[in-house]
Amino acid sequence: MSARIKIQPLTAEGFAPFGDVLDVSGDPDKIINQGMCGRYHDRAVLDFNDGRAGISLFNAKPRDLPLKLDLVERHPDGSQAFLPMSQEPFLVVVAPDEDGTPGQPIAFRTQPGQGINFHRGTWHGVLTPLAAPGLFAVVDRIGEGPNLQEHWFQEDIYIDD
Ligand SMILES: NC(=O)N[C@@H](O)C(=O)O
Ligand code: NI
Repeated sequence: MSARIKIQPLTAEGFAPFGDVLDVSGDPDKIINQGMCGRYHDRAVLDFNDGRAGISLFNAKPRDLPLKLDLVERHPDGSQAFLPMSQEPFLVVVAPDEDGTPGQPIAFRTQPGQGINFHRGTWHGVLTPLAAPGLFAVVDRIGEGPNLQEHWFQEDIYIDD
């Protein structure tokens, strides 16, 4: 059996069950720096359990569509944020949890400049740029233990426009 998942535009509402969308849509929460900067304050739910927050840089190879989705993963002990360091949209795949395994995956494409934060324990596809540079800052848990659960799909699942 194979399935095809159509990519949809990322929206805060659509992503809300899975995490936070980080962008500068709407008015800033405060104007700072002598009026030269809008601060969009405290826009993500970060959780690192017994670990600490870390910032890592990911230099990832862009992927072509259709993309075969081999696995999703989750981090039981921490949230994970993907913050692009370019204006290139990227692919975000999530899935609801169904008694410890992922349900039907959902695929989103970000708008230029948007980042995302997966809430702790959210099933997701790994970082997936769609164009170079695949350069991202990733904020996630640094701590003991693997903080990783993978689910490899038996069926063929393809993601496409
Ligand atoms: N493995 C790693 O650091 N990154 C993954 O968790 C990912 O979601 O890309
Ligand atoms: Ni991850």
